[in-house]
Amino acid sequence: MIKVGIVGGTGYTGVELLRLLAVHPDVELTAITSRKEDGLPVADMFPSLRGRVNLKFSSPENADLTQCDVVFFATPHGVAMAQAPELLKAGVKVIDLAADFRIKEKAVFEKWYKIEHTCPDLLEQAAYGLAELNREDIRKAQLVANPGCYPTTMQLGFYPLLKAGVIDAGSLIADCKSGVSGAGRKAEIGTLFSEASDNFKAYGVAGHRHTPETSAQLQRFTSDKVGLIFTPHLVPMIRGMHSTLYGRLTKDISNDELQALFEEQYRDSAFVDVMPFGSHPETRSTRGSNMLRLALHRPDNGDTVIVLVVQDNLVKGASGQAVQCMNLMFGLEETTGLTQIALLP
Ligand SMILES: NC(=O)C1=CN([C@@H]2O[C@H](COP(=O)(O)OP(=O)(O)OC[C@H]3O[C@@H](n4cnc5c(N)ncnc54)[C@H](OP(=O)(O)O)[C@@H]3O)[C@@H](O)[C@H]2O)C=CC1
Ligand SMILES: CC(=O)N[C@@H](CCC(=O)OP(=O)(O)O)C(=O)O
Repeated sequence: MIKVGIVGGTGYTGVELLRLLAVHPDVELTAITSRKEDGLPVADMFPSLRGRVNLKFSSPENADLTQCDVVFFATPHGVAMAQAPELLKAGVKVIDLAADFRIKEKAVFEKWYKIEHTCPDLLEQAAYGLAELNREDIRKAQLVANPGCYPTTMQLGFYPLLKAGVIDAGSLIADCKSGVSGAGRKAEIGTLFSEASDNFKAYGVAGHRHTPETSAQLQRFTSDKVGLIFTPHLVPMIRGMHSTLYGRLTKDISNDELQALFEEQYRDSAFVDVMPFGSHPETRSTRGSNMLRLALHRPDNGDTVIVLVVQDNLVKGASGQAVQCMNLMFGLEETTGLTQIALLP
């Protein structure tokens, strides 16, 4: 059994990790931290886990994380980088759900996150945890940087088009919407019920930290300079993300050929569902599951290709993706413990 520790067990991605790992056949939950709930039984806070998780929260200082085989950091940016060096030295594998190891260039990370990076030497060794595009690196990694939720949809949606060289890499547009759980469980005015419900707005239009993360990753797959305009929006739902991606076609290509690019690319990816051309994927078709669904459109058969992408931000966009990485790092079947079907309605 793989002994698992979770730092940040009271947050939304933390409890999502608990939901998935409590029924994972190869995992023994060993330590779950919270600074505020030290000593409280986990199931007292989350009754959905009664009878499934019998651990208590412990403070990060008291949790002996070095006894774990793998530690997930479901914490704000900057927490993992403080503890990862010691854990890695002790032979523990680390999966960070925050951004500490996602961006390879220290200066770029510090510009966007306004935190000094205290272990830049680890940036090169960290594997970027998007299994569909980086499976072999993840298998070998001791440290994994789990992708951001928006970047997951943007990369999986644009990748086949960029790889085939059929769109202009310099004019990518991503119009993305997230449910409110994307902002985490911490108290903030913007996520109060009376602020976020019955309301709809864009944010981070002048610049969002997921733009450099996504651009840097997409740049690995094309020699043309990537230019990405990304606009996130907050929608009045709890879970779910919908990204509408626009690419300008530069090659003469039929709709069948476009569709084939995606079907071939994701043929062996259990968590990417390429829907029939012209479909309209819904966020609820992914709610609670690790599936990302996408569909292609081409208005008036013109030179714009649109990729619609949906996922559950807390599962494929965060904790499910992290478990997918854990499976690869421990030589398990990639889908182990992740075969849940989405909840309807
Ligand atoms: N929500 C989402 O959809 C996604 C989130 N992410 C990323 O995952 C990470 C976690 O997000 P989310 O679960 O939403 O956040 P939450 O705010 O819901 O939870 C944060 C957790 O971290 C703990 N924590 C906070 N500060 C510290 C600290 N200094 N040391 C140790 N523990 C700390 C908190 O518990 P306590 O205060 O009790 O210690 C809490 O359990 C973030 O980096 C986020 O950006 C990535 C993709 C999607
Ligand atoms: C709705 C909402 O606020 N979403 C978050 C993104 C969540 C996510 O992916 O987190 P990372 O910060 O780990 O990349 C945001 O825009 O900041």
